[in-house]
Amino acid sequence: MEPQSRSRPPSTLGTPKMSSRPRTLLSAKTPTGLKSPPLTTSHNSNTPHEPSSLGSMLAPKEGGGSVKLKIKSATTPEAKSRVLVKPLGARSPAPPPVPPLPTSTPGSKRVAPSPFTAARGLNINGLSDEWMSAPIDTVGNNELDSAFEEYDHELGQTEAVLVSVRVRPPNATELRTDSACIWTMPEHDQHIIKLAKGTEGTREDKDWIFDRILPPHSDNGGVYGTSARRHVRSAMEGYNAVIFAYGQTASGKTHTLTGSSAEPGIIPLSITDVFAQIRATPDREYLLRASYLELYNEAIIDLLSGVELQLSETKKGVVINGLTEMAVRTEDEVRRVLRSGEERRKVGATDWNSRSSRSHCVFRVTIESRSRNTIVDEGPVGARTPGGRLKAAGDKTTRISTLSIIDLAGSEKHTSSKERNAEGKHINQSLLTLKLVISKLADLASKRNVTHVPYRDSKLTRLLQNSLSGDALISVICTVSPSALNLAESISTLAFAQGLKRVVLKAQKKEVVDPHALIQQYQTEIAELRAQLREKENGGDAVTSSKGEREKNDAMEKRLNELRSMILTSVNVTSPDPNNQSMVVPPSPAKMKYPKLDFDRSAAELQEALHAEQLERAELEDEVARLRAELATRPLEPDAQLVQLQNEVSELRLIADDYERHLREPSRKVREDVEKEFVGKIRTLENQLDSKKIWANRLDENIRHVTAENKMLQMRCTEAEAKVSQIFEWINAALSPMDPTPETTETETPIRHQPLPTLVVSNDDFSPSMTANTKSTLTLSASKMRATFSQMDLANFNSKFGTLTVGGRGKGGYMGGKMLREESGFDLAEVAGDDDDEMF
Ligand SMILES: Nc1ncnc2c1ncn2[C@@H]1O[C@H](COP(=O)(O)OP(=O)(O)OP(=O)(O)O)[C@@H](O)[C@H]1O
Repeated sequence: MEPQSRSRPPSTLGTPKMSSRPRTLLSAKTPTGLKSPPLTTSHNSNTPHEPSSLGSMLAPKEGGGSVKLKIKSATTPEAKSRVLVKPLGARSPAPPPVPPLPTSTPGSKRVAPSPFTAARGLNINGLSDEWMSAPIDTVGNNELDSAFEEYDHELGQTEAVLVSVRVRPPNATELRTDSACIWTMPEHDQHIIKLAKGTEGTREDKDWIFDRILPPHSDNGGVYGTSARRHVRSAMEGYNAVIFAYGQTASGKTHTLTGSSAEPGIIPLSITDVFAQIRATPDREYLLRASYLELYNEAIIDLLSGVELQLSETKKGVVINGLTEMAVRTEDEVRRVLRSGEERRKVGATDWNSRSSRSHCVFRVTIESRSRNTIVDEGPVGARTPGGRLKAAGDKTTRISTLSIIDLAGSEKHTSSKERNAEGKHINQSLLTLKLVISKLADLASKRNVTHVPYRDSKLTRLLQNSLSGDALISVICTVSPSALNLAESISTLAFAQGLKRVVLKAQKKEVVDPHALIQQYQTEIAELRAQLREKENGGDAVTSSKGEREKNDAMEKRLNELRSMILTSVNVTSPDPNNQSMVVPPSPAKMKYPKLDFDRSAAELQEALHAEQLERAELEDEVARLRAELATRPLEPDAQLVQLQNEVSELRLIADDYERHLREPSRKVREDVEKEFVGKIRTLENQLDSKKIWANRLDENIRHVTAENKMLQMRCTEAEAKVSQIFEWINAALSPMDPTPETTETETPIRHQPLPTLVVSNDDFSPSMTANTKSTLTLSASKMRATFSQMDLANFNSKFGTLTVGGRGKGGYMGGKMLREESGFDLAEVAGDDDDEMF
């Protein structure tokens, strides 16, 4: 599947605009001629409005925050990994109780966690249409809040970075091949994860400890409660918050963040929660803006305009120029922003995930809020109203914060697609830099000497720079696969998660007095429009004016309504109605009741009226909730069930076809590649075998030849040895005494009288290979020898030849001839040297 990249003109998503140049913050003119803030903004570093920068997108720097983090000391490394960090702001009086999410209806059915079946295809990367068009009562649930009270309590003392690990349930293929999950998570301790005993490749029996382990059966509602809710609510209170998912491809990041219509993920749940918070906070008013960007192959693409954006660095941190921000008033509008971005997002099939996120995506909501007691000083125009000058009463500060939810592309191995590999290289590179940055930050937190944190090595780390350097509360959900096949990647994910645990943050509440805050500008403009309209009414203009004047008045009214609808309060924020596609928010019940508001009414009167409306509204909401619950529990008509089943079947067929196509294609390619590689290898090996065989034959021949020669030499040796024995016999005979000495007595042994032998020795006897002309023969006469020896002084002979005794066989005597020659240097030729017998 090719990445989907559709370029469309920026969608306004139904957000009212006043100008054809909506991207300039102060360019749109109101009918009054005053500069008016647009409802869709696009920021750059030059605009005065702080959250325009990416720096502010992930962690705006504005304002001197008053709230710091308190860090409890930890001594052991394990304890350090669980350092608890608590915003001091948490000490302030508790906010009013937050009502449950919109589905909090008595008796409403909790959406069952979806069984993991990839084939159902409900969970796709990016926001599916299903989620975007899902009725709101599937997006939250009653039990979600109550089920996680415990966590809320714990999260009051939160960690520096909240790190959770989620184990994906095994998919159909994994169930078929290696059914067992390699991870174990003790039920009694939801902070520990370890490898199951006997897992191949297990090096150590290590307990990994994190803030929360989310086992395969956990559902997105639970994950939201443990790992996101606190951050979303902190963002509503003025802290920058970042939530991101990290993990290998197909480990469940998108499922966790986006989810499906059956099991909405963190993004939809947090949107619902944001609006629920507004409804639950009557004393504040809010302005929300949404933006959506992706980082694809190191390029930053604004998903709402399709334009590539550049980063720049300012004193306030890293900023992104020209990012589109859409003002949003309802959950439906946020969904539309997301859907519009999703259409441009790069998604492709990999060998492991048929819809893999090929880019890092950042969805951000900028939240501005002010106390509702703040009344804007109307300036020169307001001064002319009958009500006189309105004084600012109470808190004038604006809280500006961002909630960023980031779906990182998954790290992955080499795939069978070239394009996927090119993307994978960028993805892996940026994730590697992220790991390095985290490890440096962890070292910094441990007071190790760190000279440089390589934020600049990838755009991802530059995007995250402001947040990672401590200006945001961060929650990371690390997702791992249950399969043994992904063991190495999962261990690497856990190691990354451990590094995160050591990073220390210094998030501060962003509370500033900022005349450029958009909410402030809107309020100023609202006050001006109201004053102008009132002035006209009082002057009787409405009755007498010309057609042109009336049109001008209508335009002013329209603009006033638009602006007022942008300022969200507990009263005008409604639960989204899927049937209502109208872009214009209908007039509030208060407006219907008081078509012409009397601005001179006291604040107390207004408050009273407001509370009456709120009561009425609460009753109506209860009624709506009751009806919704009734609808949810009403059984489906059989026909409707049939149609639903048929739809599911055809959906499954499509998905199965898609899977088959994607599974078959890579495996065929892989087989061809392997075959090609192995045919070459086999050919080389066969050639090598042939030459080895030739060489072995030659060797055999040589061995035969050498064996024959060896035999012949042995024969020769035997013959030579026989000859040597003869020589020694001859020598013995020559040297044995024969004649009686004159002093011999009768008792002495009689002397032998034997004829002395003559021996013919040829050098051919010892060297058969001699040529004819080098052959010689020596005739040795024993009698001559004896004569020679008899003339010798035997004593001298003995001293010369050591212990040699003539005719003796003792030590130093001849020993088989060989010894005699080697040890004594006795030389046959020397013995025969004086022999003047015949030499031939
Ligand atoms: N907790 C879960 N429960 C049920 N299904 C899940 C769960 N986690 C993941 N899945 C399924 O696994 C498949 C892959 O998940 P997902 O697309 O979320 O992975 P990913 O990490 O975002 O992958 P990539 O990085 O390639 O985008 C999807 O079909 C998804 O529905």
